[in-house]
Amino acid sequence: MLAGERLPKPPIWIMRQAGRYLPEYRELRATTASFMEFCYSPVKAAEATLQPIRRFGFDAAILFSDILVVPDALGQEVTFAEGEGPRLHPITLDGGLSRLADEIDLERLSPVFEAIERVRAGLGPETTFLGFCGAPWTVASYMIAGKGTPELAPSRLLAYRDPDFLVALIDRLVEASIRYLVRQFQAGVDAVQIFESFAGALTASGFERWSLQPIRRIVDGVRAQVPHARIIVFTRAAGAGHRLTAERTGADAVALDWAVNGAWAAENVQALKPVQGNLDPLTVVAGGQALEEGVRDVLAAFSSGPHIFNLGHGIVPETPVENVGKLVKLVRGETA
Ligand SMILES: Cc1c2[nH]c(c1CCC(=O)O)Cc1[nH]c(c(CCC(=O)O)c1C)Cc1[nH]c(c(CCC(=O)O)c1C)Cc1[nH]c(c(C)c1CCC(=O)O)C2
Repeated sequence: MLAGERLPKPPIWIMRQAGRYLPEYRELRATTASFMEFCYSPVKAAEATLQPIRRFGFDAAILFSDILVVPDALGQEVTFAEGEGPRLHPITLDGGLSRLADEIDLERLSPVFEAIERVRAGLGPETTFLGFCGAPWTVASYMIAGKGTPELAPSRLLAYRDPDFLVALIDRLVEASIRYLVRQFQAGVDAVQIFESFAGALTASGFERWSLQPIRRIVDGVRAQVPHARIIVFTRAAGAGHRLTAERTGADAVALDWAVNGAWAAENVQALKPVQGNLDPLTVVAGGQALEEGVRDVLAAFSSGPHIFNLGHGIVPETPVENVGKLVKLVRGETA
């Protein structure tokens, strides 16, 4: 599929498919107090990766981990406050970049690679195995603000006030991401997705400089070592920028958020690269007619070219599990 052919039924997987909407995940998660510790537990991370495959038979498994293991392995410790999301000591304080290691500590991430090996061993050949990392702008935004912020004011301001600092931080993240993704391929993933969750916060020129160019460098850097590496790029909320993602990043496929107009995307993105997406995750919470219509519209919009079915962003924890089963059946044309 990532080679660009159209399949009779689109393959389907779901962003955040391993997560809190699944009772078996919540049960497993409850055995470890800290989220980062859970990410660094190979047996548990591998099990969380496989749970949604067993239950729904998705066409792809995505490694259970988090984009913030990269700052953690660069020496900026990451913790998760219960119900509040990630917390980091902002990188702009106390010594700035000198607090970061020059190179990512892949040794610290060895539990992640062990989880990959375990998943690989437990996954049938019919299921594609995806690794991932965050794109530099998104990861840098957490490193700068120290937490999630509504409009990314801290990193956007830094880009204006001290662009040299941001250049240096993004350079560090480009190199770290290349090494991290190459190691994921060596451990056994078939393809990777780069998550630029905060593409939508950038101006047009900011998008070029802080998102498209660093992603391009990662794609080229990974392919220099893994020539056939398949890479999906998700520049969330990029609007018309999705076309640039297809043109400029070197991605094999472009993931679309739910706000993208399907007809526009078919003509401007899918004509260039296979697309992935873009059902509104809340249709799966609502179920019923909203889900049926949503699936029908997404299938119709992308019926004339290569398409991987997915949501337009991660599945939300409140999603009824049975609606996910219905979604899979609807996409596969089985009676729900
Ligand atoms: C921005 C971002 C993060 N992490 C990620 C992104 C990019 C994708 C996106 O935009 O959603 C990526 C991610 N995070 C997680 C995965 C696992 C694989 C999958 O199933 O997709 C992936 C691919 C697990 C997770 N990562 C997190 C959870 C929930 C915590 C838990 O289960 O205890 C999971 C399952 C925690 C996390 N991790 C992050 C935040 C902001 C949070 C807190 C949000 C919340 O609590 O709902 C950072």
